[in-house]
Amino acid sequence: MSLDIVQLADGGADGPALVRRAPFRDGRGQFSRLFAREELAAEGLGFEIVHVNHSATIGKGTIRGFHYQKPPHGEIKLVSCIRGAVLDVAVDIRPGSPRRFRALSAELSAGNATAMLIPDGFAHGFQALTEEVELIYLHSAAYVADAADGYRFDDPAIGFDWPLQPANLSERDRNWPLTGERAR
Ligand SMILES: Cc1cn([C@H]2C[C@H](O)[C@@H](COP(=O)(O)OP(=O)(O)O[C@H]3O[C@H](C)C(=O)[C@H](O)[C@H]3O)O2)c(=O)[nH]c1=O
Repeated sequence: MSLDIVQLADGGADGPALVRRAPFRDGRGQFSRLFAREELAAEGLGFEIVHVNHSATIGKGTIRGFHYQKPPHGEIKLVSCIRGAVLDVAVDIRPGSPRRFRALSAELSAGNATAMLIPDGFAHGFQALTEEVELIYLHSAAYVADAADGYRFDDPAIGFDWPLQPANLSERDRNWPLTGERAR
């Protein structure tokens, strides 16, 4: 059982990657590996898991994000969808990056057994494509509430075109300052 790891095109060698699981299926159902540090390390993407989170979202069209933790609490995230389907999005927010504010996206679903690895320096968000979705997050750093920050889902500098009408955003996610309102 191994993971198929592919960098997202146009994301650069240090950009997001898709991690496809190879579920073992038999008459009882299926078994799949969510994480293999040595296999990710072989691709230069290995990390130590510090926190594991689970989020359950109701409402097709719901958007969570874009979130990241400010330095020095930046983190790598491996996001897996275990129920329903989401459009998962990683936004390059690295100062000086030639791809700054470029958003890369991929559909993650329980059916396609695909996770997205979001490197430090990228903000993360997703939109629910089904009425109910559940995600598992593997984080390389601990959650630090004071370091939590975000970009607005409709920030013109990012200009991401969500596939569904944005819905059900938290008060915080509706009110992140726009890029133009921030100190560079
Ligand atoms: C991430 C996190 C959150 N929390 C608390 C903070 C809030 O009181 C509550 C919900 O947090 P938040 O509103 O940030 O949850 P989401 O909007 O689903 O954000 C998550 O989804 C987006 C798309 C992400 O990429 C983030 O990693 C993650 O924060 O859990 C914790 O106690 N520990 C944690 O590690």
